[in-house]
Amino acid sequence: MTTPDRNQPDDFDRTTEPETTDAEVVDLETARARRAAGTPGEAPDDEIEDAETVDDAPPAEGGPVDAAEDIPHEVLLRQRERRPILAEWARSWRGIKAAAKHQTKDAGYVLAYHAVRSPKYAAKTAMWAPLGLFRGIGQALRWATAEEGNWHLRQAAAQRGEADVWLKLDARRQRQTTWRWWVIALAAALIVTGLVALALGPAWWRLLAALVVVPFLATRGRPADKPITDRVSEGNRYRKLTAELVRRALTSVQIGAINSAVAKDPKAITFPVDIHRDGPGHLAIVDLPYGVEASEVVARRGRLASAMRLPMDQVWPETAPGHTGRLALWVGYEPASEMKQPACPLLAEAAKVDLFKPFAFATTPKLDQVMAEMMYRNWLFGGQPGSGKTFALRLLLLAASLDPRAEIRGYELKGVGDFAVLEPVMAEYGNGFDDETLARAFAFIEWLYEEARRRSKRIEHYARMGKAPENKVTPELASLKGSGLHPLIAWFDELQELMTSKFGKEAGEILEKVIKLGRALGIIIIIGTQIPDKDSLPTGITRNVNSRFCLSVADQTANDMILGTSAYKQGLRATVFQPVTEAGWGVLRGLGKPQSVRSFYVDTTAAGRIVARAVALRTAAGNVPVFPAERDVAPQHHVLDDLARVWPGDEKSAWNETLCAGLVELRPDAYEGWEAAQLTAALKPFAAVKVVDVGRRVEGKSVTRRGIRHADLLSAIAERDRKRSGD
Ligand SMILES: Nc1ncnc2c1ncn2[C@@H]1O[C@H](COP(=O)(O)OP(=O)(O)OP(=O)(O)O)[C@@H](O)[C@H]1O
Repeated sequence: MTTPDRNQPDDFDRTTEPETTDAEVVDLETARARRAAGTPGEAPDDEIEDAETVDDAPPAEGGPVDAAEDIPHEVLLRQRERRPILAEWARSWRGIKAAAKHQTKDAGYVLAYHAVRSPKYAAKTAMWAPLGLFRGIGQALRWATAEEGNWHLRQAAAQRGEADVWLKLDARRQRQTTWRWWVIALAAALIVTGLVALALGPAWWRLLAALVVVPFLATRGRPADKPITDRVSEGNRYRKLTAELVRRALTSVQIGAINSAVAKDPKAITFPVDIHRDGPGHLAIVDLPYGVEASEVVARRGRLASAMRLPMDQVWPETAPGHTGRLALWVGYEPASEMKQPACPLLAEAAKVDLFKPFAFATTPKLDQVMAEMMYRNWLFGGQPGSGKTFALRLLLLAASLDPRAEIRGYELKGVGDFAVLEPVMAEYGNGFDDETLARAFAFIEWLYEEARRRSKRIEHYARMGKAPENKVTPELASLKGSGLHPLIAWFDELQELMTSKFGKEAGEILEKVIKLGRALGIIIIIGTQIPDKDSLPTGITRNVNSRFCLSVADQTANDMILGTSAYKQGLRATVFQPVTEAGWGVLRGLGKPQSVRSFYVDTTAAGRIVARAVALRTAAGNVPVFPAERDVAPQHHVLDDLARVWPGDEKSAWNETLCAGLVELRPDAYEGWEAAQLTAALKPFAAVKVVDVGRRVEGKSVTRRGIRHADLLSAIAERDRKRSGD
């Protein structure tokens, strides 16, 4: 053997190379004694192991890796889940009511079902009852003769020629038959007495007896495969959740890891808590096989429903707290689409909202109320057309309208007027996707930024006075008249219209700043969008929103854009909802545990009623927003609006002269005889509009005249609107 040169560096791991040592003489007795003593820390001497020394006793099982005592007592106490004294369904009014309602509904249904078929049942009963009577008499007589069983035994004894056995059997039969005939006689006597009593008694006795006896006889007389009553259900509308059903469903969702784990160990799916009633349905908490995440099952809601033979909106898998492999599978008594959502609490006559406190916003599949909050929050609503995002967003505004302190301003950039019903309580409202509305929406965002700056100064002032201990708006400051720190709700529906317009980039940047700054200052930004890609909704905005409601979306990208990165992977999947049929359903994130909820449905008529109450509350508080005059009195007009109306096409600036011609054409009675100078004078009060020199090429020559810029005009309109609304 050549010895490697130790001075040469190399990668060879010398520790594994067996060293050549001189042979050592081992005293076997000593070595065995040493091993038996099991000196701790001493490695077994492998080299000296031979057939004699190998211990072939079965290996002893190791003790528990983590002795339970290693875990602190208080942690153990916290982990010990005590079973509730009362069943889940009996622990809340909601549960009791749901159980009672379910049972009553079922009973009512069964009753009605059979009532309709009662003539058929009566005919069947009349047919089978006489047969039952004869069959009954025959059975009684056969019983009295005590031949059943005995006859065959006697025959067998006769065939074997065992006369004494035959005689014994017959003697036994005779003994039995004697007392049985007595019983029959007694029963016959009782029946005759009964019949006489019935014949002599009042008619209702006979009726009652017939009602009891005839159906009884009919059941004795009917063939085994022909029941008198029809089956009420086919049994696949509601399946009581059983461990077997859950196991079968989970092994049918095509998750390889579940199937292979169950193939190896049928108990790989376990239930840490018994399956129990929970609201109008049953809840199974399931521990999936090792390594399978509950979110993988949540994503296969459709397959799960198919495996259970139930409509999809009856099956609600969710990730459960504890660990990632724990699934909470709730199966309703009926599909959510057939469960009547309770009326929105905001519709109640006395409903009032304090924006500093939670208010009812949605319901879970179990019809539990889910509360939402607005202060110190920004909201993002996303979903494809028909998912119900406009309605959900409007619901927040309706809630805000019931807090008279709240100032509501916003833009609906779709232009259909879904929010027009809120106009009486809004200080600013724009509707449309034309350039003018987009420009106003942009100017509004700029104003919001300024407002945030103003508010931060005010907060600083109040903080110095000790009135803003956390340097943010408090309920007291919000209520303090003149503090300028009341809740300001700024909303934008279909924001993608603005973000993809020429104002988009700048608007996105400013809005991001407002979102970051505004939370503590009482500025609440609410955004609704249909296309949540990064051009339509800058990531800077999505990142800074803390409350999200993702309604039906088409794909994972849209889902994660609204609910946040990895939401889809974590099992928060709004892709499972169908637009239109499941309108209003979505995943709510940011308010406690993320969950699937359905926003309360308030149609436009009902919304009108809420707004009327909001107006009354605001009138009492002296806080009704002041509206631009033209909204109150239709025929009134304003020179700024008229200028916007007659503005020549896409021109960035226009001569006064041209504009005057347009004005005269629009309203001859009001503008007849106007010249450039008159327009300049009329525009004086509006600081934002500056009359400047505007150059034009006319017939090849450059001509300069007095005129105004379009951008200035739009800013002046926005500024005026805000002033009018009493800001
Ligand atoms: N919570 C709800 N419960 C039941 N139905 C609802 C709910 N919300 C909305 N809907 C129904 O869904 C329809 C569509 O709602 P909505 O207009 O809010 O959708 P959208 O997502 O804004 O669609 P689009 O982008 O086309 O406007 C509504 O007309 C309404 O009938």
